[in-house]
Amino acid sequence: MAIATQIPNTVQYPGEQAPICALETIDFSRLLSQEPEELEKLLQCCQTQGFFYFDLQGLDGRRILHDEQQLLQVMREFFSQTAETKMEIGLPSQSHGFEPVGNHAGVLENTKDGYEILKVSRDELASLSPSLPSVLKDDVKLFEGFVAGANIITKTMLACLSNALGLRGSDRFETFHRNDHKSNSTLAMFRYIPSDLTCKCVGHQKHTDIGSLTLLFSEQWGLQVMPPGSSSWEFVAPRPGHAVINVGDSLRFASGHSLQSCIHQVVPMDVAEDRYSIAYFLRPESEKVFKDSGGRWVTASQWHDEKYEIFKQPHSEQAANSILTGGME
Ligand SMILES: O=C(O)CCC(=O)C(=O)O
Ligand SMILES: [Fe+2]
Repeated sequence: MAIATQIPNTVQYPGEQAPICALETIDFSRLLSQEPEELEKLLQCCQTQGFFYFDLQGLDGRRILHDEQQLLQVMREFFSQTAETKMEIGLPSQSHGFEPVGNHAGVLENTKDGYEILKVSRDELASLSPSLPSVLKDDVKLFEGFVAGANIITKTMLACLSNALGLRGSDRFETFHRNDHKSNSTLAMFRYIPSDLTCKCVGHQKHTDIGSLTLLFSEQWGLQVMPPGSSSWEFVAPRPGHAVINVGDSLRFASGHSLQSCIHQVVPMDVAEDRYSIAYFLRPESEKVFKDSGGRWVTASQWHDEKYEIFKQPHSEQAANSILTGGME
């Protein structure tokens, strides 16, 4: 596959030249008109690497890039509050609320994660009186715009994948992502604290994503992928005007394991800087049933809840089953 010419092959990472991943680029405008060549390219990406750049520079994509900038400002303000104020929000569910640093395993053995996270559930936002922390009430239109935009993008992608695979009727991926059915879809806003690899709380542990598709924005380095079949890490270079999209476990399972859910993690790149990222996690209807990496029939919500339990375990416990990396290792 061709790599975008402006991205180099390696990047300076403390003490070494680390490889940069050659990811394909998919164009949102072309997907919107179901252009056959773009659909084929999308399918190829999802069946091989499970990760790709998503070009949002056309007119239809630029609005979410604009919202991303506004969201980053809101995030900076939000995360700069005292720990006590942020903790008051609580975590009513795994898809809604605030989580401090250190709730999950970290990127290295015997470490905890190095990020704090604010999540806004799509179902909560869709309800007529969303329960949002007061500091966010003023920005409800921004959250609505972003989540609606991310939903339109990821649902378009589902329709494109269904078309590319020739799926019909109830086999189509959209049929188990209906908007009026309960799901764990959520907007997740991350702040990684400044750290290096000697810190107790650092980065984001290796994993595959729980849900169907992840739409990820970050202007900063740190994200690494381990392409299927490989055993080494490659950096994903941030690219202006682009998001990164990846397939999650649920869509992989629902596709009969033909789509790939690539393993990834986040490492500290600039030890003096905090890092912001924004992810929209499109997840299936909670009652959707599929066969997981261990061959069990599970519901989407069961897989979601079990995976969150695994994220919290120490690395030694995580190794005992295939849940953390969805059977991709
Ligand atoms: O922060 C990032 O860039 C990636 C986060 C991530 O992989 C996740 O939350 O699933
Ligand atoms: Fe992830």
